[in-house]
Amino acid sequence: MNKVFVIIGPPASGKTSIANRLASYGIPEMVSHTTRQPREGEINGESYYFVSKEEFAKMDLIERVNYSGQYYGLSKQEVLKKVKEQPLSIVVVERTGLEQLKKLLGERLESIYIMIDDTTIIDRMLNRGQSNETIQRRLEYAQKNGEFNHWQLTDYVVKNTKTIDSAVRQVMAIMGLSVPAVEQ
Ligand SMILES: Nc1ncnc2c1ncn2[C@@H]1O[C@H](COP(=O)(O)OP(=O)(O)OP(=O)(O)O)[C@@H](O)[C@H]1O
Ligand SMILES: Nc1nc2c(ncn2[C@@H]2O[C@H](COP(=O)(O)O)[C@@H](O)[C@H]2O)c(=O)[nH]1
Repeated sequence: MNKVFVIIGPPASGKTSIANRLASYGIPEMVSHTTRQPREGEINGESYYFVSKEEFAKMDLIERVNYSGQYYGLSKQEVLKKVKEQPLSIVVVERTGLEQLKKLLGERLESIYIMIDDTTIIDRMLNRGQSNETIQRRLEYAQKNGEFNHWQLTDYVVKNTKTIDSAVRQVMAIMGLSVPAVEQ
């Protein structure tokens, strides 16, 4: 049975970094649509499909969410194609996305929460070049929406408080994949 792993967690917990590293090991990620502006280094069609609010409203999506003022959603085509063609794929979403995908995919779906502490989140958002105002808005949204408790909803929890290598190794072990040797 082809499997899908959902990666979920608070802002700047490392979901994208982990997904990118997995992609470099050949594990494909479902690409979703968003109305937010690309961050530095993000590529249309790889990180997201970046679309206008008008385009987003017309899309055939299996789930859609307004997250902190921007829209996000996965197309039916993207989900069905990955599930059909890929023995293992990953997808990064927030809570409602996890719930919708669970309904749609049932036993095919497993979920991993990326855990991080408040101080490290702030450091990483600052390193990502985000303004104090954006950081405050994102943290308030995460707090209000219970994102620091969503580990209760997932099958597994991985702490990303050490190196990204360490987090990726834990995720790969959960997926039952052989973990690449650490480079000396
Ligand atoms: N283990 C780590 N050690 C040091 N820096 C890290 C680690 N994991 C991620 N980062 C850095 O932290 C920042 C946030 O990571 P990332 O963008 O992957 O988080 P995210 O969970 O996808 O965030 P968001 O949901 O807000 O988009 C990035 O600058 C990334 O390079
Ligand atoms: N339900 C969905 N959530 C999504 C989707 N794509 C991303 N996300 C989540 O949104 C927030 C914000 O993401 P960011 O890249 O702007 O920081 C984060 O929690 C993502 O996991 C989606 O298609 N559906």
